Amino acid sequence: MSVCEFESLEKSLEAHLPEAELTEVKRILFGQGAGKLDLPSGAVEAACERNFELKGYRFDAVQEQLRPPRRTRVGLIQHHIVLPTDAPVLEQINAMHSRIGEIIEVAAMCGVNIICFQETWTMPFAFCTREKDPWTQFAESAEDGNTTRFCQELAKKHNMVIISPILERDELHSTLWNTAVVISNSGNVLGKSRKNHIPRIGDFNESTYYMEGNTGHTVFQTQFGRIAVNICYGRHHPLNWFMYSLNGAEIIFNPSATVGALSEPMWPIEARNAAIANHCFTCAINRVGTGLRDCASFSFPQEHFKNEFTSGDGKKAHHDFGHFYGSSYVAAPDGSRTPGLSRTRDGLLVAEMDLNLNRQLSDKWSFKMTGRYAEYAEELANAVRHDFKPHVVKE
Ligand SMILES: NC(=O)NCCC(=O)O
Repeated sequence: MSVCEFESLEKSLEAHLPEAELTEVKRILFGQGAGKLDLPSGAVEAACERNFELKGYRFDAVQEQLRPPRRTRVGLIQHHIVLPTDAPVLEQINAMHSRIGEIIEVAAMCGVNIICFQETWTMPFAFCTREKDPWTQFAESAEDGNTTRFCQELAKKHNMVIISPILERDELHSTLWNTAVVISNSGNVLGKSRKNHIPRIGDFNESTYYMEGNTGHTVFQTQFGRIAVNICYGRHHPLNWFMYSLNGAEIIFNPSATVGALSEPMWPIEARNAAIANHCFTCAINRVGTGLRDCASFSFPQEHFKNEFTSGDGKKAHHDFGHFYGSSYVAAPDGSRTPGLSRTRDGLLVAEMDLNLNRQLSDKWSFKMTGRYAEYAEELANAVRHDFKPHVVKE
């Protein structure tokens, strides 16, 4: 079986484990928090017609005496590119808009309040090529670009907060960024969060295109909760999650683009651990698609690039990035998580969460009280100095 034929860990367990064992395995693997959320039959039918997976889960909290529940519904969308990578740029962007438009309609039927798309969702993940043209032509203004205007209409129409991660062009400063635009359910642009850790690994040659973001660890107050966006590679940095949490984030989204050979064993752990460590919800979203030749039977165009590129590892030049394995999921502060979406199909994951769970877990485990932040701050301030000497005692 090739990497792109294996649909999901969960499906495989369900197919092969006896019922009683499956329950135990799921309890240990996923925790007990995420129950099934019933979704309207119209939404289920539409998802089927439009050829994407639709899954619903809910995270409940204990009913408190002094606070009513604070339930909110988030939607995570993972998808393929729609046209081949050599189609005209505007056609590729417009095709992606149409695809998202039809998925978001279903999200609206499911009562989603906040939706997040995958990293640089309007384009192929072409940074592997190191070619500037035509890829930089996909860059748009975060404030009033084509894609932001498209999302503003959707946000108003569906009364939904939209997180739209794009390749941003800042005309004023002649710079490009990897940016998540946060659009309020009023349709106004609430702000933006720029990717603040740029990978230096494998074919992720993003440093050729843009720099580390300069928007700090902004948290956005929305009608449905305080949210933050930690884009892709930032998920490997526990302090990055922590800073968003210090600023009060209740849900941290992690729109990503990552491939199986590199990160798949880390994927289920990192965002989940961040939810536990920071007493908040986290939402990890990864694209699907591949340029691998043995997966060519897929019905969607794949992330295949006309010009060959090398990975700087002495191996043969190639035309593809590898397999983007989807598997988007939501994790809760009690360590539980939803199963992942498929590794191969477009999908919408809907998760209802009671945000009261964050404070309940904080009161239970007290990580924010037991963390020795003043000491860490002092030691860190020391450790980043050029004359720092590690404190190691030797015999
Ligand atoms: N998009 C991106 O930053 N990918 C880097 C690889 C990874 O973090 O898994």
